[in-house]
Amino acid sequence: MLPVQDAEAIIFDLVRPFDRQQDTEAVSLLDATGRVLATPVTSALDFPHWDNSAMDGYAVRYEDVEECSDDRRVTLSVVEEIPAGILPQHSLQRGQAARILTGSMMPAGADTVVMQENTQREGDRVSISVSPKVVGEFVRHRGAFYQAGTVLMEAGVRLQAPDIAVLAAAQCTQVEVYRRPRVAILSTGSELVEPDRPLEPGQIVDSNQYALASFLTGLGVEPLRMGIVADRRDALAQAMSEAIARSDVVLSTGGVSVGDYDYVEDILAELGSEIHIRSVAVKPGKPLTVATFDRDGRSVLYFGLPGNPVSALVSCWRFVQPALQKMSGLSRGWQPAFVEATTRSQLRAGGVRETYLWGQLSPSSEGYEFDLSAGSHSSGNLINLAQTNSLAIVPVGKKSISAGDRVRVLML
Ligand SMILES: Nc1nc2c(c(=O)[nH]1)N[C@H]1C(S)=C(S)[C@@H](COP(=O)(O)OP(=O)(O)OC[C@H]3O[C@@H](n4cnc5c(N)ncnc54)[C@H](O)[C@@H]3O)O[C@H]1N2
Ligand code: MOO
Ligand SMILES: [Mg+2]
Repeated sequence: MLPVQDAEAIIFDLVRPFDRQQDTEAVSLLDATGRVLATPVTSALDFPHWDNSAMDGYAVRYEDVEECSDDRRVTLSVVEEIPAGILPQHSLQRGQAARILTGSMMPAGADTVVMQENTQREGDRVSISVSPKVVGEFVRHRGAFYQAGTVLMEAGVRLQAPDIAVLAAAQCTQVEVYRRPRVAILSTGSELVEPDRPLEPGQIVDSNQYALASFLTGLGVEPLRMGIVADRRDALAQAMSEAIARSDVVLSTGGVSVGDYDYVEDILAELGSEIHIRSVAVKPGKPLTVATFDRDGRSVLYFGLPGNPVSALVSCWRFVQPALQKMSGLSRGWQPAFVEATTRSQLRAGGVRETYLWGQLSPSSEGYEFDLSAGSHSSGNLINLAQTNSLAIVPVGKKSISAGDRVRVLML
């Protein structure tokens, strides 16, 4: 049994991140949410594009209003009104002001804006009662936020609403993103049936197919669902080689322990894979098989996940998720996210394997607190996994963490 840290290091090292040239596609900006940018974006536009006003008020020459106050008001003549979207027509001379609105272009000759609240309008004149604090007050200067020609957005970032907004402002309506990983999922087990079929004695529903499909969808990956494969060598070999041929990553569940019908590892060897991991000192999830294939210069990563429903999902969260994130081209933030929390429940473990206990993490006055899901923490008990958002970790060598103590938690 490999320690979790060693297994993680091996897996992350096996991942080949997507290639910046070959593994990309152009998508419309509106379809780019959640995708990873593959090419840095540079804009030909400065931000702001031109000097503009940050307030509704009056554009002035600082020298005119430098020394005014409530009892020494300065009166300027208003030579122009500048709504947003209009090019100013006048160049301000001494003693002149222009009515300006938030976002409107600054007129030539003006260098400062006085907010409306510090002015009094009388016909085509305006009197100013408060001096601006500095030259340029309430002016958003051209290029102050971004200079044209420099990198606006680096490659390797996942695009979310703020990024999409920035790219839209830069008139970048198509973006080059990494393609999505092709991930095949298959469930091994002669006892499995689809959820819409009546159950005969001894049969169970293939919940893993749904768990994995949902897990992948949540990561923005559309799974290639290969369905249920019976525990027969020929059928399994056929399904596994088809999955390998069609994907970057294969996730199978079941058939990786020491039982009479646990064929996955044997077949991986027969199909010519290199097996890197056979079992990990983790609970749940001990019989994890990790292998790689080289197919015409293409590398395929195979995860033979344990069949127990909780073991399969915990292995996904702990190992598969960061592997897929790394593969997808993310330059940072692909690693698992751990936080320290105070546990509100006692946490028990065997002390031999690093133990992951499922429950809910929530913000508290001291940071985070963890509540253990009630009921059995057997890897065969799928029921109390519902609403899990985190896994508390009891390290090897420890058999208990008391309520009120600190615990390391994996956020999902
Ligand atoms: N003698 C030993 N037996 C077992 C060991 C061991 O070390 N020595 N390890 C146990 C551990 S830990 C796990 S985890 C399981 C892993 O078993 P497999 O990966 O071989 O999975 P199966 O035998 O095919 O199934 C196990 C269990 O999970 C249910 N299952 C399988 N597939 C699905 C599915 N798609 N949806 C829902 N449930 C599924 C299956 O019916 C079994 O109950 O091995 C232990 N045994
Ligand atoms: O590793 Mo198994 O996942 O303990 O049930
Ligand atoms: Mg088995």
